[in-house]
Amino acid sequence: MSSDRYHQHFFVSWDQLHRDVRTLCHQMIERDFKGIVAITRGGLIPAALIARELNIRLIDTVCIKSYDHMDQGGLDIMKGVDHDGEGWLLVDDLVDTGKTARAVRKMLPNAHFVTIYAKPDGRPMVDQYLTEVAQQCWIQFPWDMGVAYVEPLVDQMKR
Ligand SMILES: O=P(O)(O)OC[C@H]1O[C@H](OP(=O)(O)OP(=O)(O)O)[C@H](O)[C@@H]1O
Ligand code: HPA
Ligand SMILES: [Mg+2]
Repeated sequence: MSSDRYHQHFFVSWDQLHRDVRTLCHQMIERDFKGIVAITRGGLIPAALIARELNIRLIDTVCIKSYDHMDQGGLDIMKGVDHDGEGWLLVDDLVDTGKTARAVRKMLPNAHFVTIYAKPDGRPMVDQYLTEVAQQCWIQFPWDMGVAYVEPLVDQMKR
């Protein structure tokens, strides 16, 4: 599927991401997990932050690729785990169409599945998320961006 379906961008700074992850952790503070399964690569960063907040030391991965930048392709599952997820926290950065989440749910049906951001089509696939983002928005994560010079408005107007 091509990137034509994304008409807007939703920019997430490192600071915003960190605050969002901490807010999600507040909602899970009473829970006791055996460990975290992070869905690579996007789930790795929230997983590390969650692990710090909830003092979880055991972290495993499901390695899976679906997108080439903004273009969705077939699912390439490179690594799974050898349990059904019972007692584990399953973490991804976001759920969009829900295709990735559906495949991982099949592998780990009993895990508690969280994402930081969720779009409407994929939202039913996760147990918990923090922020809903419109389906037509591409979420720009801080690890995909850099700091760049911006020309003053008056100079931009001259051109
Ligand atoms: O709900 P979906 O439409 O399946 O999209 C969501 C998935 O897409 C992205 O991963 P991607 O395949 O781009 O790999 P990455 O995590 O390595 O960036 C994102 O991190 C989710 O895992
Ligand atoms: O909106 C998105 N942002 C970043 N990666 C993604 N992978 C699927 N959807 C998205
Ligand atoms: Mg991913």
